[in-house]
Amino acid sequence: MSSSVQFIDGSWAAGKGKLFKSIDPARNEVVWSGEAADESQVDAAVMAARKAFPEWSQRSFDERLAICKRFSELLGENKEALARTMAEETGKPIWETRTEVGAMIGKVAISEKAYHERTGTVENDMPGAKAFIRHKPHGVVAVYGPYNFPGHLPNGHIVPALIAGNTVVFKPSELTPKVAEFSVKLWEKAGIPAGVLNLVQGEVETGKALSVHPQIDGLYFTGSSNTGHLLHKQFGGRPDKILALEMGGNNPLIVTNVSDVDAAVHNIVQSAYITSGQRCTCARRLFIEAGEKGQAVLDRLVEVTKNIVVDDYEADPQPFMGAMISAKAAAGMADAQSELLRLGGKSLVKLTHRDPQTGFVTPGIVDVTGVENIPDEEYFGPLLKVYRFSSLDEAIKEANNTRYGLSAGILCDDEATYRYFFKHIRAGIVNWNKPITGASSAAPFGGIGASGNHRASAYYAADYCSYPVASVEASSMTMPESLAPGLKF
Ligand SMILES: NC(=O)C1=CN([C@@H]2O[C@H](COP(=O)(O)OP(=O)(O)OC[C@H]3O[C@@H](n4cnc5c(N)ncnc54)[C@H](O)[C@@H]3O)[C@@H](O)[C@H]2O)C=CC1
Ligand SMILES: O=C(O)CCC(=O)N[C@@H](CCC(=O)O)C(=O)O
Repeated sequence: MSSSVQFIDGSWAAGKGKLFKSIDPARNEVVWSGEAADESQVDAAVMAARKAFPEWSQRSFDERLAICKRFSELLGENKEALARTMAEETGKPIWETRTEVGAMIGKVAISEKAYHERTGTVENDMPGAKAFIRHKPHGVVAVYGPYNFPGHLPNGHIVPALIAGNTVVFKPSELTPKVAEFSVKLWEKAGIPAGVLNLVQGEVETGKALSVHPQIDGLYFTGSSNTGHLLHKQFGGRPDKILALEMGGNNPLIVTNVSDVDAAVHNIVQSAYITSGQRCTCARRLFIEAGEKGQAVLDRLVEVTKNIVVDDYEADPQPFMGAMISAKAAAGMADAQSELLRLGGKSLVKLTHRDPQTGFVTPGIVDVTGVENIPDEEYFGPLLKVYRFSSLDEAIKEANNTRYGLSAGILCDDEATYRYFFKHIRAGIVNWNKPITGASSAAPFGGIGASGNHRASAYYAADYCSYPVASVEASSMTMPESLAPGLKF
């Protein structure tokens, strides 16, 4: 029997498209299956959102916020069950998925603050009138989520969009439909009115049907750079629609002149291997100074990396890394490593795909110093490339030698070195002596180059969820003291 996995106009319905499944990548078990939304259902979802928009956008801010707050409370009440669902669908350890639910809970209060600060009402006096800046929602927006944070990242678009008065059609990653269904059921419980939030599940065909729908006013996307670029082309010549793209990175981390080697190595590990390297902010390129000091950091990194525990999401004690999202993604990382070695890289720690049926890989390090033609690609997993450098300028030049520009960092004792780095590095997130992952929801989150389209998310998501309206208002009209030339009254 088909299960009801699409949420359209306040009702659950079975998909009319092709069957797809979600597989637990740690245990190779099917954890969810359902039929995709076909074109007619995507259309029904968009039209339901269109129909719901006038009433939802006319509600007071407080009424909309109350539903979001109730959703946040329900997340708290269902924290363990949701964290477990995230773990089984993504392979991430439970300790980590608990933090993801925590970030979802925190999103509502942050979005409330951001709404007022970024898009609140401003009133200025002017002679005989008042000038106002206010904001209005765009209308119907499509939200696309990635698999690595199946709850938190779509939530980072959905909550600010709803708070601002938009209605939403949510297309989650086809690799994490169960988390999406769980989250939307909590919204339903929180009292979201019919049509205000719709869920269309499915693979690429469903995504395409939604992105080309003429009745969407905007699209908020978090996912791969390839898909983001396709969408950008598709939206070319459509200035009437708002497109926010959060994409990947090939992020650099520089290490120079550090006295606390263990602290530096800890920062590197947190930057490169958290979430099994499946964060868009993960360090992909590590620049370490040539010579003894750099060698000490590298030796310790190799030692610590070899001891990183990779295990099942429920293992006790908990591992640092769980399985990657799929056996296919894990095999892709092993292929990426082979390619780097073929080009001339030297393996310092071998990334190993332990079992072709699961997503478990151990973290790897390849020294690519002096190797030509390293692809400027985001390898979305726990594989770190090392470059040895002899001057900071050389390291910064190579760090900037990427089409991406999401996150970047430097580990160094000296503040002047950091200031110099900050001035010359090109990225949307630039950190000093801290991991380059774990970006705050209370700050803008986005990159330049191929990492985004200048529509930062997180705290600045409010900006793309509404448009500004400038008004000059006077309660009565008077004739001016002097008339413009050529006017006779
Ligand atoms: N900058 C950021 O904020 C973040 C970026 N990412 C990036 O996301 C990627 C991993 O996520 P994935 O799920 O693999 O991304 P993806 O691009 O494969 O998929 C994202 C969504 O787009 C849909 N989609 C795919 N092709 C489409 C098309 N032609 N038309 C319309 N929709 C389409 C998918 O079904 C899915 O819902 C990584 O590259 C990572 O760097 C992940 C998290 C955060
Ligand atoms: O969106 C937010 O609220 C903050 C940004 C965030 O959570 N970033 C995470 C996830 C990055 C990714 O999506 O892969 C991070 O920087 O670790």
